[in-house]
Amino acid sequence: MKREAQNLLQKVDEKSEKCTVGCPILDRNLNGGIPTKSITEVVGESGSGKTQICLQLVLSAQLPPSHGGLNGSSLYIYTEYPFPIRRLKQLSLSLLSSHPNHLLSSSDPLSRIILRGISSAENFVELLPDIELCLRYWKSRLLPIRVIVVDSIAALFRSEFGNCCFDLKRRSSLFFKISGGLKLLAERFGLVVVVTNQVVDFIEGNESVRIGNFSELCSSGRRVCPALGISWANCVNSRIFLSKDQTGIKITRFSSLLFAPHLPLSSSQFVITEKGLFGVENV
Ligand SMILES: Nc1ncnc2c1ncn2[C@@H]1O[C@H](COP(=O)(O)OP(=O)(O)OP(=O)(O)O)[C@@H](O)[C@H]1O
Repeated sequence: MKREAQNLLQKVDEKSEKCTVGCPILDRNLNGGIPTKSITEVVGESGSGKTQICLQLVLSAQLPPSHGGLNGSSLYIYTEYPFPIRRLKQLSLSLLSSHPNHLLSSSDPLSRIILRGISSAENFVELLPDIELCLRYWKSRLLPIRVIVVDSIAALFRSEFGNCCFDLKRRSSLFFKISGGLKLLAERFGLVVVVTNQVVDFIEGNESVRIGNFSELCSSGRRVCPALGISWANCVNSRIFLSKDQTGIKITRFSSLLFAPHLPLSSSQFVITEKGLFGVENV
């Protein structure tokens, strides 16, 4: 019975459209890439590579489906300033050189990425109707928007919410408005939606925050857990954890799929270079 259910999920997954993250090894952990019509969270400590993976995704989305892309433009919502525009330009040059014949010729990949900064969770909720209009009417060189990135969701909830009952309720209500709005758009427009999240130190005895198959999460020698707690965890469909460990100047990085409705847990080592973020085989 369990096997039949698993087979069914696998069949549903095989049919769903995916977008490459620009690396075959990381795509393999995701069974082909990040799925459309759902919310995928990328969580990790500062400097773990969350923004790099998002930048690479919005560039790879412009590739044709034959090369793992969605032939799509993207909307990149950033909440921490300044936006890393120089790094995006550097990665776009790398994409142009690795796929000279697979992108729309004579046009800049950056022209197919809409950047929008926001400063509060309320601001984001107010923006949702405008995002829907943008998805309906914005076309750049005939590429519709197929990816929305929110980098980072945690930054919107960092300071102004306390631990009193009123604030916790307001926070959960905003989580559901944001994730509900994004899920609706993801379904309606066949979008990949990726949100980034930060980690906080794990507090002993706080076992209820554990979600997913890993018994514990570690990064830079610390035991950590995703920020925003269990109510936010229930708002996302899949969660990818990025971790790092530094010995001298050597940084070892891992990407782990913590949970997804259709996939088993998996892990890969990766590196970040000038050219982008790439998985490393058999280390
Ligand atoms: N051109 C480059 N060459 C090599 N490594 C780079 C380059 N640009 C960025 N990196 C690496 O990527 C890391 C930053 O990754 P990223 O900005 O994705 O972190 P993040 O997880 O989004 O952090 P934060 O939560 O602080 O935003 C840097 O610490 C650096 O190690």
